[in-house]
Amino acid sequence: MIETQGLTKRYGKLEALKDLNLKIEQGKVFGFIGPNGAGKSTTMMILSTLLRPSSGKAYVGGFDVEKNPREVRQLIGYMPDFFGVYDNLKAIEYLDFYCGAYQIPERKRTALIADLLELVNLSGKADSYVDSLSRGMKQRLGLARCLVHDPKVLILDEPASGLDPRARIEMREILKELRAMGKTIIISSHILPELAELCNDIGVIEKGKLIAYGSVGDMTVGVKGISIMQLKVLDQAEAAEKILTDSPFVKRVDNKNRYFRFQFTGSDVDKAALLANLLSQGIPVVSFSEAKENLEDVFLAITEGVGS
Ligand SMILES: Nc1ncnc2c1ncn2[C@@H]1O[C@H](COP(=O)(O)OP(=O)(O)OP(=O)(O)O)[C@@H](O)[C@H]1O
Repeated sequence: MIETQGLTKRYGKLEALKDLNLKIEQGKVFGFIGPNGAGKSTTMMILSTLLRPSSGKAYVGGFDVEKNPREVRQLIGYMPDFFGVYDNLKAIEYLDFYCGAYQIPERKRTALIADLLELVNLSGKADSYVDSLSRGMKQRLGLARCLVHDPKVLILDEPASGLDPRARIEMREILKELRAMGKTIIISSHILPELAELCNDIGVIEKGKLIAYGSVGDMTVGVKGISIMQLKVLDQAEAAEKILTDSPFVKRVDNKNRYFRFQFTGSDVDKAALLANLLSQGIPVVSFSEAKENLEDVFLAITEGVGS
């Protein structure tokens, strides 16, 4: 449904996107992860026909974004990372404005707008002024706005940015509904663990280059032979931390109140040796086990040494 081939974008001397090759099949959710300035918005704007690539190709639904922008726009709903909401418009009027932009016949609009408001949990706010809505509500209204023409593909640039945890969960639940409706979704985020639940595949981009790409499962298994371990001790946390940081196989020790989480690069034999070392030095170990990696671990492991 979405494909890029050698996609490259230069802003003057800066290569914001370098030879990006992506393939996202119909009905799949693709998570685009990367630090600020990595090239996520640039990619999404090219796919949305708002920016021309310097070289390479991008296709949506088989249409070339440069040669057939009209067809592409019919297929996509694009939610930018920042968008304005007009003052002095009620939520319902705001959506009606976008229905007009997409030439939705007037007789269909009332039912459509009611459905969209329900989908994004804003039915009770239909007559509220847009600028009076909370940030989370505005984001959800922004999502409703890009659904007016029932696009098959959603391109969502950090739809959860700036939202509090509750608002993020609400946004995620709505995205799950859209996924269940069979939409193909490309979504960028800094909120890494939340993408794991939502996405089939993820791509990690840094400085314009795709540095990892595949299913969440594949990545967590294969990342540089790293596993994520957790250790809980009864006390002597400081001594335990020293043993961990002295080990050549241990990286990125995170210590929260006698509970450690760390990357481990050694084999099972090395793991057993580390546990034996902890015990032999009298550390009261409550538990020592492999943790289920989350996307954040994967992201940190993959981008190790790549970033600035
Ligand atoms: N119009 C522009 N002119 C010059 N440089 C630009 C322009 N737009 C983006 N850039 C640069 O291109 C690079 C990629 O930017 P982009 O916005 O695609 O990153 P991003 O991954 O979306 O970051 P963020 O998470 O901060 O939105 C950055 O170095 C950025 O400063």
